[in-house]
Amino acid sequence: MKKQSHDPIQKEPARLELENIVVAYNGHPILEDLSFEVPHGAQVAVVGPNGAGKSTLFKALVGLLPLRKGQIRIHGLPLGQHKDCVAYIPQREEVDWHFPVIVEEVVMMGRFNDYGWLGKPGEADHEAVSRSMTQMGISKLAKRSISELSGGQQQRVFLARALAQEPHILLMDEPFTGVDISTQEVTLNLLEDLHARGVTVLVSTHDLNMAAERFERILLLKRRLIAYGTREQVFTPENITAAFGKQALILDNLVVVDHCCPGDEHEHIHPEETA
Ligand SMILES: Nc1ncnc2c1ncn2[C@@H]1O[C@H](COP(=O)(O)OP(=O)(O)OP(=O)(O)O)[C@@H](O)[C@H]1O
Repeated sequence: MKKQSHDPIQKEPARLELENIVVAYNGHPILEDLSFEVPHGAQVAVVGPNGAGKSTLFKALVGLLPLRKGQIRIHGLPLGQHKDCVAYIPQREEVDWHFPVIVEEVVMMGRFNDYGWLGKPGEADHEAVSRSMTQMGISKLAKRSISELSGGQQQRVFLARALAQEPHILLMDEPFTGVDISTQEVTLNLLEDLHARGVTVLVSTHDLNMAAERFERILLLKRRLIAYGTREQVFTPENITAAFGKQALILDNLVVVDHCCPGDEHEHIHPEETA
């Protein structure tokens, strides 16, 4: 796998800033006192054990969950003033795939902020939709119902929807889970393309190996921030143990993380890559 350079634009002003945010469900804090900054155009892998709050973080970043405390700023402005520039691809299981809608309609949803409730999609909207479907290789599926598609095709539809939005920040919640290898490759290629275009990207993943190899920054989360930085800074035995506890075993040259969930695969990181 191709390695990306570390922090190519570290010195530029931060575009996404979280300051001491607290997010709660039913009064119980899930994310506590979380602060970090992502510079414009950086790509961050968000990792952590099941229930660490990765999805909760993404939902807070698009305003789907209120902040109990703290602040999120995008382009230096409070969340809400720039909501349309953040695209969010939820986890597969959060989507109702039986909803009666065809592919091009889903992709057009990415343009909603441009034409609004009472408006009608214009030429620019149709062009953006067509371009995004072409880039994701799903043009031939345009009139198909999303319920008829394979998991990989459905994922491409959601990627196309996010592209059609022309976001400044893209949040992808576990895009590598439950899809075929070719869709994983399409997703990785898209990440490179977005990197070249300066789009800031946060991707949650359970694949620590991929996070270490493909992302310039890693954010290790367990309700609180355990570590944030390069893979060398983040994937230390101390941090791995703090995040995964007894689920993390150090065997010879491998760190093995067992998520203890049916279907989850063990992940391996070579400590010599992280020392
Ligand atoms: N709608 C909800 N109501 C109440 N609690 C919730 C809700 N959604 C999530 N939680 C709880 O919040 C915590 C964090 O969940 P979240 O889905 O953000 O974690 P995650 O890191 O994305 O987990 P996973 O890796 O398993 O997807 C979990 O304890 C979860 O049970």
